[in-house]
Amino acid sequence: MSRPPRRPAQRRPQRSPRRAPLDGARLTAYDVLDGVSAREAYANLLLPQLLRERDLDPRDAAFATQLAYGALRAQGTLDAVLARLVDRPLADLDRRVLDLLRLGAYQVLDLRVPAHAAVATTVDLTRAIVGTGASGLVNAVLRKVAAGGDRAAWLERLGADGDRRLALATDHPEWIVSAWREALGGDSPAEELEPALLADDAAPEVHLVARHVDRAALAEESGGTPGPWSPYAVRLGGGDPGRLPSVRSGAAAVQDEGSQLAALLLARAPLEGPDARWLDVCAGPGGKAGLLAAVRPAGVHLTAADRAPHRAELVRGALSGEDDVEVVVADGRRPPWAPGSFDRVLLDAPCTGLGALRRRPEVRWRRTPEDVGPLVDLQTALLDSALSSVRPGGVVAYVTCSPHAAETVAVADAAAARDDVEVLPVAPLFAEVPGIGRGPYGQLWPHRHGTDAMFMALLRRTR
Ligand SMILES: C[S@@+](CC[C@H](N)C(=O)[O-])C[C@H]1O[C@@H](n2cnc3c(N)ncnc32)[C@H](O)[C@@H]1O
Repeated sequence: MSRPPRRPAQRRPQRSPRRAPLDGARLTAYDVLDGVSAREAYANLLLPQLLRERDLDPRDAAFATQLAYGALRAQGTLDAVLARLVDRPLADLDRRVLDLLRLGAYQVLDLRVPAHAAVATTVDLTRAIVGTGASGLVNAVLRKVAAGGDRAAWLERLGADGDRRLALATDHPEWIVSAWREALGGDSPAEELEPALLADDAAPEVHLVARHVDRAALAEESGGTPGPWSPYAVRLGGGDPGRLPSVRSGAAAVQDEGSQLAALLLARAPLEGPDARWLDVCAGPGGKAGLLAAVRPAGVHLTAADRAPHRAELVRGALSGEDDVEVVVADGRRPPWAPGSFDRVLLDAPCTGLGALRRRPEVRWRRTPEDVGPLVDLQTALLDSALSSVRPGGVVAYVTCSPHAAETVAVADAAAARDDVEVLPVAPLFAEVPGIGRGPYGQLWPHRHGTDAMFMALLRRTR
């Protein structure tokens, strides 16, 4: 008798043959949590790779995504609950057990998964991944989580108030809550902070940019709707943008509408005199450079630079097919070009990314307040150099995907204190975008604009 065909080798651990196979969605979500905690993987790269390899059906893929991203975002709240129920510091637990507890607790606290299913499936995973010994602990702790009710009930029990309550309710570390409060500023009602943080915790819509295709045609092709702010934006309700012919050909691309406005700020800035040489000094991977290339007037030469060779390579891809562009590997603080070489310069500076946390669920727990200082030093040096790279009368757009005051207003204010620099107000260039002004600068917000929290400043070199 011939043996039954072997199943293809799989990475997934095997349970006892008498048991039902492990739940593919939950195992995939666990593997994402494990990659993030064990290898500092990026969830937004690891999850799609696992979904491709494992060929989950669309429902399971959607559930795996919800579980992995949700549990990563909610880590602070989940750990606060678990810390009440485990008899030792969470840091002393086997890392895999802690990830499994987070996965189970997330289903109980935030999803409508019946408690018995959340507990039983997590115990099964624990037995397969860690061993029977650990499954007893996981069973006992998750039962207590379930007995305590949902997130709202647990927030009551944890008794937190002020920023701690907001942090637990919106899945942010407290230092980020403070940074957002400061950025929302005095002219915003205090009630705006919680909606802002909740919007930063929601999965973002996919936005497309119509670079070399008519926007209405792109909306029809994609089934999306025109974005409210950028004349090039289409907002998608769902579907895989990578399958769209316009995206495959490079005529359109995925790009947050806020990033589109940041590129348009440079293109719209009022300028007297020659206007033929544009520079994107931190261009990788090329999203804004791609839009600048598409919207520049005829005769404008675009230089796109990045310090990292592999990022510059991505820019080359984004600009393939464009005439009159040049991609260089260069450190913007010590550039190879002569001072005063450009008429317009975009500096989309490296930053904490606190305005784009929606896209990278684990990043909020990786970043620390200590990251800010070195980034501010880098941003300051890059902006100083960008201002030297424009001719007298030329303009620099300083942009970050963060609203943190230190890397936005403070960096722009310090540059504006130079006696050869003046600030150009941003809001008049975006009259159609309400609530964009942050003093003379611009600030987009997820809860106001449905975009990442991009900061924009426009500076002119006067002499
Ligand atoms: C926020 S990203 C730019 C995103 C890009 N503008 C876009 O829209 O796709 C910042 C980039 O700055 C680059 N970078 C960091 N330090 C740099 C430096 N000293 N000089 C030039 N580029 C730098 C990073 O490699 C990264 O690609």
